[in-house]
Amino acid sequence: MKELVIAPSILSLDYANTSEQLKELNESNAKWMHFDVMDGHFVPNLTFGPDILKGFKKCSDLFMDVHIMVDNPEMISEIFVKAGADMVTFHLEAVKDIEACIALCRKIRAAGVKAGVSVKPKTAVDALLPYLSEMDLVLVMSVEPGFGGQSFMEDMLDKVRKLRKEIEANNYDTRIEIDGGINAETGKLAVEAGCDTLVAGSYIFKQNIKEAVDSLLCQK
Ligand SMILES: O=C(CO)[C@@H](O)[C@H](O)COP(=O)(O)O
Repeated sequence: MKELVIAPSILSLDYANTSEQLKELNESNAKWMHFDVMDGHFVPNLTFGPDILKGFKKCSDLFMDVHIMVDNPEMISEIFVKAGADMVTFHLEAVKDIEACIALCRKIRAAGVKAGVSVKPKTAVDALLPYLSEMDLVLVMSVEPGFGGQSFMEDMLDKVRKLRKEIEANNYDTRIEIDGGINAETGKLAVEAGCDTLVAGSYIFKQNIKEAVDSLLCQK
């Protein structure tokens, strides 16, 4: 399994104290920053545009893990590729079919950016299994996407186990990320099930950021 990576979700950052929180984040052992893009249609919330990503990139060297929760991922992925995303993860539910999903992964990769595919809690991962070599990451949502601070859905770990089995059997390079309700306890369960990338929002930004990140990193 790959090295465990923690991706703090800046959806939960305290925007009244942005520079202090960013400084703490940069000094922590987190290697990625999880940047949630929401369009008010695919999910019932609105968040950040490309200029905000450009701003964060000026204040941090963290790997920019951009998760687009939008209806038109073909168009929006291009905008975030241009804005400097290191990874763009879009939703399987937002593309027409698996062929369109693979085509978009190829387009993102051709631009020199890593490509991820995410599934909502009610979507199975089975359709992705034959195509995992086309993806740098699969993101299993362990809450309904849209808001931070929800409770972890433990039954999502079956999807993680299925993905891990397929990745190991074929020696794929694909990461498994989980997002929603992650804390020290649920993070441990997720790593045991086969995740190598943990997104956490409220758990990290509601306490000392470095200590919270370190507590997630000792899950092995
Ligand atoms: O994408 C989302 C929510 O849709 C997440 O990235 C949240 O930001 C995670 O927040 P917590 O559940 O960790 O508070």
